[in-house]
Amino acid sequence: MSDPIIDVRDLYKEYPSGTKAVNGVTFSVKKGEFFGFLGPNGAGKSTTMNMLVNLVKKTRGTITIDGFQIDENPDEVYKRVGFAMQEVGLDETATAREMLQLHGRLYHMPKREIDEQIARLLKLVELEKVADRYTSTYSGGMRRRFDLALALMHKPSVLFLDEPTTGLDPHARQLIWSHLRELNREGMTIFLTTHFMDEAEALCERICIMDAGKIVTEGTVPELLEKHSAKTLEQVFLSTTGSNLGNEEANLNASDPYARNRKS
Ligand SMILES: Nc1ncnc2c1ncn2[C@@H]1O[C@H](COP(=O)(O)OP(=O)(O)OP(=O)(O)O)[C@@H](O)[C@H]1O
Repeated sequence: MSDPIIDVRDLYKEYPSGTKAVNGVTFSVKKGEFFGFLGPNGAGKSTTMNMLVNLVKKTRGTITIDGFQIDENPDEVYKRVGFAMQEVGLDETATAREMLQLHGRLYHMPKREIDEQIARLLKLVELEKVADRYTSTYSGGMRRRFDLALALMHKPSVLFLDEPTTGLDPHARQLIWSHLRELNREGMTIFLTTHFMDEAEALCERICIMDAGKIVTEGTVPELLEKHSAKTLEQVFLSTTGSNLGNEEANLNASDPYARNRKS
């Protein structure tokens, strides 16, 4: 593959609970590509993504972002990646502008650049009028747009998004889609997980499907339809995944020592 910006080789994650969430995953993403990462609940998508941005420590394998290995040059990787993940808590007692300023300072951006970038991002995600309100007062759609602005603050070259439109109404979803298309047109590599097949089809140039910690298929939508003799992406998804159904609860119990007691 020419110019991979994300290169993942033989990646594994076993949580201390014993759950083997990722079991030998290898893939690459090209510079400027809009890449979709699909899979059923518990497939290991978030775990993989969290390892790619160093929020979760890998058990083994190699992760290279823009030529830098995550173990050897974590700071170079941090500079290049922006992410909006599930369950990343917002500070409820700060305004959007304050949080963007803090993020810029953490990345050692000069004050002038911080101010310019904040103005640009607030316009992009259409939050200019509410920038000085506490983010705790935001609706779900405003919050997702703010998450996106925060992820973009330090001008990353790769953007990781974990289910960015879950829980949004169709207007808010369209708004996020158009922002993402715009960013991708400007050259940003986007790595996205979603449970919406229409979203994957509408946005992603290439799609990788994961099931039970492994990659089960990958390709462009037309390639996937042909490879799996399917008419829709949903058919491809249903025919390639589901091997782990029923194991989710067992894994949850393994990772939550109280679950067993609650049940008994
Ligand atoms: N912190 C953790 N400790 C222990 N097990 C975990 C932890 N996080 C996730 N798991 C388990 O790892 C497996 C993969 O979970 P992960 O969240 O990566 O899947 P996913 O594909 O992102 O699912 P979803 O689509 O529901 O978000 C699941 O069995 C899950 O219960």
